[in-house]
Amino acid sequence: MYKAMTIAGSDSGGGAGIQADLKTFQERNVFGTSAITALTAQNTLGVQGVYPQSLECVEAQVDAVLSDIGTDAVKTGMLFSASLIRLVANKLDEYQVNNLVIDPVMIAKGGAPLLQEEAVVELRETLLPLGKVVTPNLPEAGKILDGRKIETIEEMEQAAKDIQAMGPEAVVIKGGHLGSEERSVDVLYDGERFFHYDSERISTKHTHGTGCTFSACIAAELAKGKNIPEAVKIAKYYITAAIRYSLNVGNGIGPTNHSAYRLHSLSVK
Ligand SMILES: Nc1ncnc2c1ncn2[C@@H]1O[C@H](COP(=O)(O)OP(=O)(O)O)[C@@H](O)[C@H]1O
Ligand SMILES: Cc1ncc(COP(=O)(O)OP(=O)(O)O)c(N)n1
Repeated sequence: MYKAMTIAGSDSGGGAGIQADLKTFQERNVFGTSAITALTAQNTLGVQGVYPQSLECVEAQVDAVLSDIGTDAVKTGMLFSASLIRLVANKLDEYQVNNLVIDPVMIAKGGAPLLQEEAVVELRETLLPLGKVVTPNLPEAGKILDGRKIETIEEMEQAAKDIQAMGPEAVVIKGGHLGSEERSVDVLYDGERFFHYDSERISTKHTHGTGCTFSACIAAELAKGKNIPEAVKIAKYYITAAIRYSLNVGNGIGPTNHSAYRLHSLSVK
């Protein structure tokens, strides 16, 4: 059984964070483990509270998992502070994790900050160079690039290239926040080539946890031995199905449907 670990925040509402990651790992047939960096009191209406865990607590979780079970890939999500980022980077280095997917989570859809402003420098300088794949959305890529505006596919390509130059092997800029009414395009740069992953833009408000689910799927596929362009291709199909059949639970922005790909017998074309 291949294994994947998520180091991220808990979403009590079940649509994003650790919960989305573990559901995705299960659906992609890898054994999922976790280390929780912060608890959030969260639902479809937004984030009501953020409770970061101590360095000691996060370190103990990572050590417990990696010293015994091990892993074929790690995905990081909400890391909240510069000190947690430093700790996680040290641990990934200590356990020589190769397949690291970094989702540089900064702000929840409702606007709640999930990363302290001053931690962006630590993210850029300490964590990004360790990544196999980094998956920023447009605002996150803009922040990593010191406030740059990214509004076109050409600007996404340049941003992917500039972030890749900071050290990770590859960068996928996610296009969920792009202005287009019709298509949702993600751009991968692997240091040599650009790949575009294009899907229809699904008209739904229930998109809570899209970024977490997408990056967790990439980690699961890398764990199984897929190369980066293949892993991103599968993740794009998986998230598109999850959004197409997203769930109207709660009174706000509902979660994606992690079982959609399997329940509707979809496959990668
Ligand atoms: N309405 C939509 N229709 C189809 N795909 C979407 C839609 N919204 C987001 N996506 C896809 O979901 C994935 C996550 O993107 P995005 O929503 O930008 O991330 P985040 O949740 O980090 O903001 C990407 O593959 C993106 O193209
Ligand atoms: C605990 C936690 N982690 C990450 C997020 C952000 O998830 P994302 O997939 O970007 O989804 P939205 O918040 O944009 O819906 C989160 N909300 N909570």
